[in-house]
Amino acid sequence: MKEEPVLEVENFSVYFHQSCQVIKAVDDISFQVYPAGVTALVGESGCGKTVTALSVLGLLKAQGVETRGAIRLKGRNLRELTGEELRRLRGKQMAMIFQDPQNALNPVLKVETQVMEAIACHQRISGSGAKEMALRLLSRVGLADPRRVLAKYPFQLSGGMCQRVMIAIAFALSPDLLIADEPTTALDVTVQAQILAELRRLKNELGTGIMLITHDLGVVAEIADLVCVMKEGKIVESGTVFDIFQNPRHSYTKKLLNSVLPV
Ligand SMILES: Nc1ncnc2c1ncn2[C@@H]1O[C@H](COP(=O)(O)OP(=O)(O)OP(=O)(O)O)[C@@H](O)[C@H]1O
Repeated sequence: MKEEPVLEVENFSVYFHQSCQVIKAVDDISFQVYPAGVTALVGESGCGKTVTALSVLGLLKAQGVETRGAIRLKGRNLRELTGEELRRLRGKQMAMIFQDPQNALNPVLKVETQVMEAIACHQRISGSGAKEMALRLLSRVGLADPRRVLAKYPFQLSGGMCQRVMIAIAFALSPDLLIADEPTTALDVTVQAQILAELRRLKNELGTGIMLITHDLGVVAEIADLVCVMKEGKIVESGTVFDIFQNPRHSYTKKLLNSVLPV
């Protein structure tokens, strides 16, 4: 029997109505993310990856925006929920990590305040209990001296350490879905590999499904199971990572692959 998807996006579109034109940012896309699986949305800048991610999170706010189709998280259509219901789901059932971890954290608050706030938002837990949990979360993402990290401001940490803190916050409540938007793009290559290994370990441990947004097919090969290739708002090709790399059918996919694979 086939496993139920954590996330199911079905015939989903986002159109921006402007005074003299309609921008079809996302145009009738469908894909699934499975528990402990990674589905990658790949494509060049402007193809609609971020608009899709923001729509899943219920954070797409713009004038003149029209959306169609369904986004289901564990069977619940997110498009039918109120803003308050969506807010409760974010952090608890779905979380996000971003490209630029140093800027995604609040620069004027110590790591301790930020991790504890994330815990307190969704869990009834006392001060000392929350601190214990914060220390556990930071060690779980491979930060060797969590007490020292908690006492720092983001600018006192490297990009890789900040991304580990973001991952600790994102996985704090074992979400069903993690949206990772270019999670390693801002990091150097050795740190990239460590962060991907950490994501792989955590999603396997906790059963979290990951929707990965990237333009980097190297990252896709490293961690994804399913791949959707996007161009101008549409999914032009999708399949397992093996199919897409071994037997690309669409000319755009071949072009993307040619740009990263040695000839
Ligand atoms: N608020 C908005 N109003 C009008 N058009 C928008 C808005 N937000 C995004 N777009 C357009 O939607 C399209 C998709 O943008 P999106 O940011 O999702 O691309 P992307 O694939 O994430 O690119 P990148 O990799 O550069 O982030 C682009 O043409 C963009 O200009």
